[in-house]
Amino acid sequence: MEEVRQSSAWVVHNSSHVTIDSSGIEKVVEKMKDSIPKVEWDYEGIHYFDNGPLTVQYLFVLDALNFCFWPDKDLNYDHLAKGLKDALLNDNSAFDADRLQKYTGPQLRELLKWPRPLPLEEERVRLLHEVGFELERSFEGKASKLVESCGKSAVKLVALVTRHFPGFRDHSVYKGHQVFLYKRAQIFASDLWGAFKGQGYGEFNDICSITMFADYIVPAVLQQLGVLKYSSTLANAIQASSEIGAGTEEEIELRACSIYAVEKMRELLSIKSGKQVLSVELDLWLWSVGVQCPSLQHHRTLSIYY
Ligand SMILES: Nc1nc2c(c(CN[C@H]3C=C[C@H](O)[C@@H]3O)cn2[C@@H]2O[C@H](COP(=O)(O)O)[C@@H](O)[C@H]2O)c(=O)[nH]1
Repeated sequence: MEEVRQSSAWVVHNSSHVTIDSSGIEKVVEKMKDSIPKVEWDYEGIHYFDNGPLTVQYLFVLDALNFCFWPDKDLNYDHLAKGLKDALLNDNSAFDADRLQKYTGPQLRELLKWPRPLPLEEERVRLLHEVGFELERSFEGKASKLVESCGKSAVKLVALVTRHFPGFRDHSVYKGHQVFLYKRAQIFASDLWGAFKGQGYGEFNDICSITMFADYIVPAVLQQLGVLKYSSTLANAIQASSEIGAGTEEEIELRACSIYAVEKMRELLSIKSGKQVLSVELDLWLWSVGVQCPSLQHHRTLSIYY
């Protein structure tokens, strides 16, 4: 994920609204270095898992829809993961490529047992259709074929997913530079790695290449830990729950600075603890801290990418 690392670093060095406090990083790392909190994947028990190709299909559909829950204050990621799991347990052909191409908004809502329209529902349906269509056209309808063709490389998987599925091309143009963030494509690789415990469909020789997943929870946790500092205008906008436009400098800086800060935390932690620490492991820990803190104020951007 060199393009994610490099383009995020460029944003950090040209940033106007968000800065990284290296003394904040040092303090967090100092506290964590002797016992890096290990968070088990699916500690909540909400994901479908059968150790086979249907799990891969489930995770791909999950990550195709894994964005923007906040506009409905009662909806969160767990509803999506659990809703899709129950749908599959009820009907194991629910995510076949031909079926994915036919869902309507009300049918998706019904599948997830959600009583009202989902945020960005039309986009969610469009993305489901895109996944079904391209899986059918290029991968015999199976996300497992997509994964098998990557030769145990997470980097190749992210490249292949972003090449074939435009909805996963999470990038932006910042001060004239193209910035790659690839949150959902990377989280798909990480979900496979976590679910299959680094074996079978989850075996990647380069899982260390994956960066953190720039969503709306982890930046807020990093700010609370004193790792990220916001300009007063940005801090006020977040505090007031004002919407921050997709593609604005503020939004890209929040996400890119988070990626860079977690890379710096990982480097320092690896040195201080004498063990290789993965960005994925740090992400899972930071995210679990965030979702357990209901008062956390996060930025609000309408986006299909996270
Ligand atoms: N950085 C990062 N962001 C993550 C996840 C996950 C789920 N990972 C699961 C996979 C295995 C584990 O067991 C985890 O349970 C979701 N998100 C993002 O959070 C937001 C949802 O927030 P709320 O509206 O409060 O539910 C939304 O942008 C969503 O895309 C993660 O791991 N890291």
